[in-house]
Amino acid sequence: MTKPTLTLDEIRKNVSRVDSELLALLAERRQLSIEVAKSKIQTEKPVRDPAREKILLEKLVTAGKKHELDAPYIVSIFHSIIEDSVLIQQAFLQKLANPDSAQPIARVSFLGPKGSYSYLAAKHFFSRKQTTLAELPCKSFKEVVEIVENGRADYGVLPIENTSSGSINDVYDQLQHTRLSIVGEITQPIEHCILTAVDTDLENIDCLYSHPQPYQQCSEYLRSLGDVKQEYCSSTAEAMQKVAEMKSGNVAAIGNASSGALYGLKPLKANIANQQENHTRFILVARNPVDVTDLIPAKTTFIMSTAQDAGSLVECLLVFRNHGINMTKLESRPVLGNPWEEMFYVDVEGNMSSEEMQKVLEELTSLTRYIKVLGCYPIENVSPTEIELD
Ligand SMILES: O=C(O)C(=O)C[C@]1(C(=O)O)C=C[C@@H](O)C=C1
Repeated sequence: MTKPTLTLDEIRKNVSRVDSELLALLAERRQLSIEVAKSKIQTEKPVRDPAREKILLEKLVTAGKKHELDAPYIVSIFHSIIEDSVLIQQAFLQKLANPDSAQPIARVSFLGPKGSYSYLAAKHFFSRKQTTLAELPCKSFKEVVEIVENGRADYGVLPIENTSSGSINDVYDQLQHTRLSIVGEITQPIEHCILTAVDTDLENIDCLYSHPQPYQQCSEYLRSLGDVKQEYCSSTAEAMQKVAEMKSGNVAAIGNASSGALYGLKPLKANIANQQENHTRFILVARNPVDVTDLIPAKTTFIMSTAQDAGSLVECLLVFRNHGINMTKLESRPVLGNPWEEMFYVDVEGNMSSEEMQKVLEELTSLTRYIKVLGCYPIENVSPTEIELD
């Protein structure tokens, strides 16, 4: 057997040295991304340049081979690095475009308590924005909205749709009646686990605590557990808090493992969602709308109600098609107090300040009974540029 020339401690010191060199290089690359963004303001070039990304990835894969680093490894690392570069540039450009909303501290309301998925989404959203969060956990989506409306919070974070359980109706209904604008979105991976306060076995669990959404999203696994009681809580974090207080081997919470750690809970079973790819899209609301620089992709959300005549919704949707605007979401919700009347929520890829979108709004105004722009905000989803690997 070959004996290492260094002790484990010495080898680990070397590993740590290489890691800190990697960190310094990542920080240097981030700084270069900001320089790129500055140059793009001058040249008016869009942040995203897929042709450049393709060349860069192909060169890195070839160079990686010389170091015996395999292509999928290189590609996955550089997809993350490029995603970071794009999001850092977007954050930088948005700060310049909206100097009034660039505060060092942001008071953010979310469905609490601390550790909820909304809390994780808030942290994730502000992570690249050089903003410290003043956390304002709330008891309901209504309260999240209200405290932004009355000025006690600068932003509210609200889950809007999940890849397994679909739209979050309560949030859509809040949006119908608020004067707030949507100023951002973030997609958060949802990784549900069964979490307990003490070491125990799954067979001992006779009562679960969680928010209604995770029960829906994990329904198949939960059915396999048989006769286990399900208690409803206002959030996954409240469920975790309760289970932590009970310190019993017979109860468990469903929620995220890193949030569970905040409450001293340990995962007993991971990956329990019906779909492996379980993501929730969150929106950020604020009292004032934001401007989105045309160097980055933007999304606009409308609400509208149409006349109740045959084909009136189709007429509206044709407006988007005729202007080459891609619709990414269409949702309908009943109008409270007006039975059988529907309010349509439409997300499209497009910047409200563009001439095309202004024409769209004008045409829709003439076709609808009511229309309001809920917000225009940057798309933060950076789809990876794929290259052919041989
Ligand atoms: O070179 C650019 O134009 C950049 O914006 C930098 C960068 C990168 O990080 O390498 C990021 C985004 C672009 O799509 C291409 C490359």
